[in-house]
Amino acid sequence: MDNLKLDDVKPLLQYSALAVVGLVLIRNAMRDPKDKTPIVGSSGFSSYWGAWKFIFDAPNIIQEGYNRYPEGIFRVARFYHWEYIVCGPKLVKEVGNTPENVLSFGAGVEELIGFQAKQTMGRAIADNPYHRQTIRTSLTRNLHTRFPDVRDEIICSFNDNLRLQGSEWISLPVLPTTMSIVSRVSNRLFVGLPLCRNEEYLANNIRHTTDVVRSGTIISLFPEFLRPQEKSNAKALDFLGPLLEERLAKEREFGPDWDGKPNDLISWLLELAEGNQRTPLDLTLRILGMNMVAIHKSSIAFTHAIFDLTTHPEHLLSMREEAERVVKEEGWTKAALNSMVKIDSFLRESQRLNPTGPRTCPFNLFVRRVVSKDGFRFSDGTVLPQGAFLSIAARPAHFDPFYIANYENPATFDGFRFARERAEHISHYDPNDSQDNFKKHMTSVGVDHLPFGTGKHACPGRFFAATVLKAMLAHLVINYDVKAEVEGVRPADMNFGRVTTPSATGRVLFRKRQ
Ligand code: HEM
Repeated sequence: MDNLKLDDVKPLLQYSALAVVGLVLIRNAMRDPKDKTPIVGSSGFSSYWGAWKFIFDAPNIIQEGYNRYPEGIFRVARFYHWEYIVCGPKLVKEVGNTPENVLSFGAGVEELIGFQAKQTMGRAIADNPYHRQTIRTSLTRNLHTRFPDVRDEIICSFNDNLRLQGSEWISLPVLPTTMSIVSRVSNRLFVGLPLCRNEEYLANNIRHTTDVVRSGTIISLFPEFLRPQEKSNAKALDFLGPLLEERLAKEREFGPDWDGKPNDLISWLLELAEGNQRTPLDLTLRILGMNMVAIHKSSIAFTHAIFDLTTHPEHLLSMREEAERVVKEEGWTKAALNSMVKIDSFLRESQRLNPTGPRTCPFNLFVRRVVSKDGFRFSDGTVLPQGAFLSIAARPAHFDPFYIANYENPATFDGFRFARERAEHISHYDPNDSQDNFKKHMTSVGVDHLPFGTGKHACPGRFFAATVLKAMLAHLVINYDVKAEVEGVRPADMNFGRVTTPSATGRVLFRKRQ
């Protein structure tokens, strides 16, 4: 019995001893007297305290640094390294435009949030993420053709999730409801009917995503050698395996262009997959990966939009009027969404004030790791050594009246500010100038608007996300009334380290439109 107890605690003692040695070594390595980059928060030994504070107060710490160095670089202590925060349009552009072999997006994401791609998805998939190409190519190209399915799934999933009767108001938690709808709509394009409506399959995708986000955040508190291994989610194979077997068999029997081949993610993947990639397991992990990048942030963005709508309800009737008019004139098409300028503006403004990307997104943070052996030199002379982590102060930039010179009252939610700017632009539009395009659509990226990142890694899924979110918002305002549980009160965001999400339990009231 005594022996058993000793055996029980042995691994814990070994881990603790290793942790202490690791922390001492890492701390020593962190003391680099040559590094003159200013520190915000605590330094020296008390930087442990700074790293701890960062977990609960990152937005304020970054804002403080931004106020002091609005066009420079500062660093904050994390438990095992410094993180360099880049501010100002000039330097942000340099980060966005620098190639992967110098400032690596992949290495930054993998390490900083503890998302060990090789453990979660398998090394083969992390090394050759060809499935991501399908976002830029097939998925985006097929948005027009597949729009009727997007629309159909939006109608059905709103009905099934809201379950409204008569004129009754019901209170629903927004984030889980939104996640369920976005997940169904995305999977209608990924795997089609009936699997996209299978609740267990969808719940498994969502669970996988939230587990990875949660564990990624917690895992990053441990030094690398103590991090628990993420297990691949084998359950997804139970759902997808038979469907994938069937599709592979059809290709073997009738060739790649068989009659009746569905126009979905599975076909788009099979167009690119080679050798071992043409197995149910490999394909399943890629579909799971697509679910992770597609669902989480779109759901967060829509949740913020609903909270903004219920906090600023004066926007509802104008958007309803616009959506009804456009649908009457053009029908429910992808092209008709282009005419919904108020809805586009509202979503862009909601993202401006609640950027889910750069400081908050689970896998697609605007983070980089310096991988070139010579380090990276910014134009202001700051040199970051190989191995350094950096990210962008996006949220402060979105609020800065000097950075974004033409924002009036940048801290105020003004849902139609971009619709007004678009009308202004049209009134001065020069049809002979090919450069004279309006650059503030929901999907437009730039150093002044960072929710989808900017530069080489700007989000390739943003056209899909915008199509789904605009169609969902138009459907919501046409068919439902919505209001805050307590008038004027927006459920508070949650902060944990670099992850900020809208309240997971925040509710609003819905009823059928009266
Ligand atoms: C509102 C929803 C979304 C937001 C706010 C968002 C935001 C972002 C951001 C900030 C980045 C990183 C940019 C950088 O570091 O420079 C990113 C990258 C990425 N996003 Fe999104 N995203 C959204 C939806 C989607 C969807 C629906 C998909 C897939 C269908 C997707 C796929 C990706 C991929 C694959 C990358 C990595 C790009 C690369 O490796 O170069 N995203 N996203």
